[in-house]
Amino acid sequence: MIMIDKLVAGYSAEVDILKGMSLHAQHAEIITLLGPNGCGKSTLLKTIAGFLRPRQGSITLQGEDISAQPVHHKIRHGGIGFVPQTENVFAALSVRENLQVGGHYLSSLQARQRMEQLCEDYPVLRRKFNAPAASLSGGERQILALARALMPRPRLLLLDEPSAGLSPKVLLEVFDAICTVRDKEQVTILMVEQNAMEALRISDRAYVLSMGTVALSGKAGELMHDPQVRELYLGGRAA
Ligand SMILES: Nc1ncnc2c1ncn2[C@@H]1O[C@H](COP(=O)(O)OP(=O)(O)OP(=O)(O)O)[C@@H](O)[C@H]1O
Repeated sequence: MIMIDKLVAGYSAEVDILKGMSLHAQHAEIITLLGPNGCGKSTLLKTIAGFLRPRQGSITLQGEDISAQPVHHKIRHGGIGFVPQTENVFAALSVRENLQVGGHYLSSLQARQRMEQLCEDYPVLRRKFNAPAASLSGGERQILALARALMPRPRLLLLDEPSAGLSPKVLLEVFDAICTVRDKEQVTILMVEQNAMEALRISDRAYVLSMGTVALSGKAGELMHDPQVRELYLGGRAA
């Protein structure tokens, strides 16, 4: 579905943050990206989304090389949705208006139908439809951010720490919503997470990144029980 091959990218010409990173994801898989602070997880998502242009390597989505496409092209034509870690909703706009922004490229009929469907799947959106996003709880905001990104029906959804700042209970609700997204939309999800154990529980596979490359990869269930992974990246906690 998506194939990332020996990707090299960075913010300045002198420094590579991604140093030949390779990974892949299949249709409707949930993949978690783990690793220590600063290893390049968010940079990888930003490069896939098109905010950074790879210096070397390639990003192929369903057989098409999308490495050089800019962000707006990837959202409008490329089937990529991106939910950044912060400022992922427009606080001053209502839930309805946030969804309309997400559906900017749709016809007004398509946008109305899509909003109706998403309100069906995520009832909180209907309950708060005319409320400003600023008035939503942290979990509700994350669900709105997900729904906004889903408006144009992406094939690949990039989520940067969807559980950041959420209580353990709300985190589980957001992870439930992510599973619903995968099941209903049949979208592939690449997710950066600090809550490693909880993220692995809903993931099919995971990659552990280190200093701009892939250090380890495998099925989520296996990585969850790998003593080295638990010690290095999961704080040695029991699964
Ligand atoms: N806009 C930027 N300009 C310059 N350097 C940046 C920028 N954003 C990130 N970096 C640098 O790139 C490196 C990787 O950052 P990145 O945010 O990808 O790490 P991360 O693995 O997502 O970390 P964290 O878990 O702390 O969010 C870091 O050294 C960081 O300082």
